[in-house]
Amino acid sequence: MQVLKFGGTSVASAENISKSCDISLRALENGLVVIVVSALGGTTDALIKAGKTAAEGDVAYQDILQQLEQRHLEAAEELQLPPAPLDNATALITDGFLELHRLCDGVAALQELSSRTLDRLMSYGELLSSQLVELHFHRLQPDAVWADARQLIRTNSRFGNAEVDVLATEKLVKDFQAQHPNASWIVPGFIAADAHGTTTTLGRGGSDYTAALLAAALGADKLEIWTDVSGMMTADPRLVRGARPIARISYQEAMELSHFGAKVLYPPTIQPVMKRGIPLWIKNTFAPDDYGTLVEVEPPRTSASVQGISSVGNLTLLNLEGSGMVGIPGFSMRLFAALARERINVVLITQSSSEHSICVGVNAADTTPAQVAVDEEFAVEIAAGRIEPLRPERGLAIVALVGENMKDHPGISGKLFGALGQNGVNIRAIAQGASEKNISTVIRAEDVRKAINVLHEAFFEATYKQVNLFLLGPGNVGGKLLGQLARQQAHLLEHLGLQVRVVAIANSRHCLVNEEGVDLAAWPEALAEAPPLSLTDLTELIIARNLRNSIFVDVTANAAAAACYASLLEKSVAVVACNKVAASSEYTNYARLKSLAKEFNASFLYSTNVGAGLPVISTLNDLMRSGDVVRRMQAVLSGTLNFVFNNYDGSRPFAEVVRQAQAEGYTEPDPRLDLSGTDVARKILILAREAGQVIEMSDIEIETFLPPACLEGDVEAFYTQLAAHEAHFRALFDAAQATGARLKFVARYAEGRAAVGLQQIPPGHDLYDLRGKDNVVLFHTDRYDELPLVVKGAGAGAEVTASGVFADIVRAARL
Ligand SMILES: NC(=O)C1=CN([C@@H]2O[C@H](COP(=O)(O)OP(=O)(O)OC[C@H]3O[C@@H](n4cnc5c(N)ncnc54)[C@H](OP(=O)(O)O)[C@@H]3O)[C@@H](O)[C@H]2O)C=CC1
Ligand SMILES: N[C@@H](CC=O)C(=O)O
Repeated sequence: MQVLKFGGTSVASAENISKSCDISLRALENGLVVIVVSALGGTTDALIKAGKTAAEGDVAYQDILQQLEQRHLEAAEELQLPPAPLDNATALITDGFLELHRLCDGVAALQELSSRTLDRLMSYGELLSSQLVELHFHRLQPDAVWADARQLIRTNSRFGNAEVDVLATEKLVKDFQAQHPNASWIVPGFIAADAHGTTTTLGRGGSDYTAALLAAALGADKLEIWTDVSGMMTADPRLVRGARPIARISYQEAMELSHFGAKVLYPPTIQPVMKRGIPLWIKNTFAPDDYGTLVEVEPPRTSASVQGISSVGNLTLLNLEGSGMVGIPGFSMRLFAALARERINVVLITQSSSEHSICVGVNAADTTPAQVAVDEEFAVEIAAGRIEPLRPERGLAIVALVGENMKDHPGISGKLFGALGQNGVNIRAIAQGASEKNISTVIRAEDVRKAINVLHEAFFEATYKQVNLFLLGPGNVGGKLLGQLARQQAHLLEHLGLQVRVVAIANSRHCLVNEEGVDLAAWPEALAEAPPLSLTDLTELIIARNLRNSIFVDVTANAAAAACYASLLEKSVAVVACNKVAASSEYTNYARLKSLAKEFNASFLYSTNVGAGLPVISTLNDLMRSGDVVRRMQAVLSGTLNFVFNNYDGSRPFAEVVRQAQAEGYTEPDPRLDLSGTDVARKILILAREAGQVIEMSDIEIETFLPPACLEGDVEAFYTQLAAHEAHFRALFDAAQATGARLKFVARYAEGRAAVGLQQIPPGHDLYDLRGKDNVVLFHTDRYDELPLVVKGAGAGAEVTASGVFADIVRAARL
């Protein structure tokens, strides 16, 4: 004998009923079948609604019932039952709905809906669906019989969620089998009856349980649960795109997963078949050839330590706390007894070894009764101040890792906490039994999607990690960065296991958002069409989307953008900036951002702030981390100024050479920052700070070579003044040339002091041979004493800067 159970979607329409019957027919090749049927999808909810509406005295229940009747009649007609069975079907549906109308009329008259009446109301869903299936299946298999579950499954009289009398049920089932030894059966799921024959129900999802009880009583060869997914999944596929079916799993694991939210199986289903060692299959009615999931005693062991991740929402934590509890036996017993008296189910328990508090998780709906019951139980202790009144914390959820292989496998919890911590998911409570089959974490409900995805990546998708970028400033550098990201996507996936998604691109006028990833081949057009979004709103959007591995990439030169970093880092959103404003702001702000990054496990990276794509900051960081001490630094840090003084020889106006530097993308968006020496001052400030110095911008001595008039007015006025002071620049050049020297704008740092200014560099000097837009930094340290450590190369330009930002993104992603 085999038991096949078809869920609500599998019988939701005539077409689906046909599919389910075809599957059952095929199963007949291996022996007789028992077909257990749920109500047509959505029917139970509609019946409950009809009952509640009637109880409120609202006649709208009549419409609800009418629509349901229509749906059942249509299904019967679409099944193309021949006239006689169609007549039977019509009669049984019409009779059924007459009875339902009478029941609801009674409820409306009394304005009261008891659990007992509700059970009776709900039972019509399965009674009607199973009889429809029977009429159809009977044509294919004339020996099949319809069996009323109320004569097979015996329960107590706890209406709404009755407890099964297993021994009585087994006897009833065997008696029925003895009466129909050669027949297949069609049985309504979910419903049963008490010893008086009154209809009871087995709880939502109870049809699975019906099937399991029948399978156990019959000693069936197997139980198949036919649903609309291809088995138990590694995670909820509505939350995790990469979720995949689990091929084979133990009863224990399946039980843990179904308890913690894997909706595909009603948790009590497993116990009866587990006791008898009956294999349980979960199969897809709409893809019957898919393997599905086989739940069995001992599935073959794989190397995977975690089988699945599940979650259950609507949780409240109740924290019973107080010094009066320490070392005194009986507090836990009283807490649980108080909850049990109110029939409140405890979903999770944790207690720290200090015994100062006990924390239990309950369904959100039980919060108030639980609070009242516990506060009453401990009223004396609360009044005496020995324990605190119960503090419920709402809006929580459980995310659990499940797998028998976790046992004795070190590192699983570490990986779990690391992955969640790096994504700013705060764990409010933890529970792990000594069986090590389940590690449960309690987190905020709004973090569930992110947490499950992060954990799924960590435990199941060794192949890649998804990274979500929010890019501000697709200008000169930002535009090149987007091009590089587009070209390198396949490389990143293949070689670094990173799936980089650009979720948002924003400039000062528009903000383009696409959680699935902006199309990087067509972003300029799409951005131009996108609505505006303020920086505050963008920050809020990033925080609200709460996507895993989020990185804010600031490619502007904007101070307001830099002001957003703190609130992002506090939410564990990494920040990658080529904007130099933050790292060169007041020391306290610089230090705060670095400490927030550490505290919230999120990178704050700005390597392009000095030397563009050159490894200047990273080299300095490595020296410092390995304990070296920086004594002096000497550097040419402005690509723009190096380019300008390398190309200016008096044959073209100075202003024209500066314009060329701007056109080639070496200058700041405002070139006056370069020419005034401010940009170089910011860079040596950042280097001094990275070298461990507490130093402010006002401490940097800036010897400007610009006549003061050049810095008055706007950028165009600046160019006009550069042209007007051509003779000044020519004189600077001539003076250097007269001694065979070259002009370099040099940054110097020694013993805590820094200065920047124009110098004549003689041939043979370390800074003399510097071409184009090159930068050079000479680090004189304890270890690099005789000769400095030198970093040299192109220090400006959109493409190289973008590649430096890219490298920071990869660093942040791989944290
Ligand atoms: N060029 C180089 O060699 C190097 C540059 N950098 C740094 O790179 C950064 C960008 O330089 P670059 O690409 O040349 O500058 P661009 O002027 O070309 O681009 C700046 C971008 O920022 C956007 N933006 C400006 N203000 C805002 C705002 N308030 N809100 C949203 N977006 C804004 C601009 O949008 P919109 O068009 O709407 O104004 C534009 O998209 C600078 O901080 C610079 O210091 C660092 C190292 C080297
Ligand atoms: N404007 C800067 C660009 C890099 O920071 C420069 O010219 O060096």
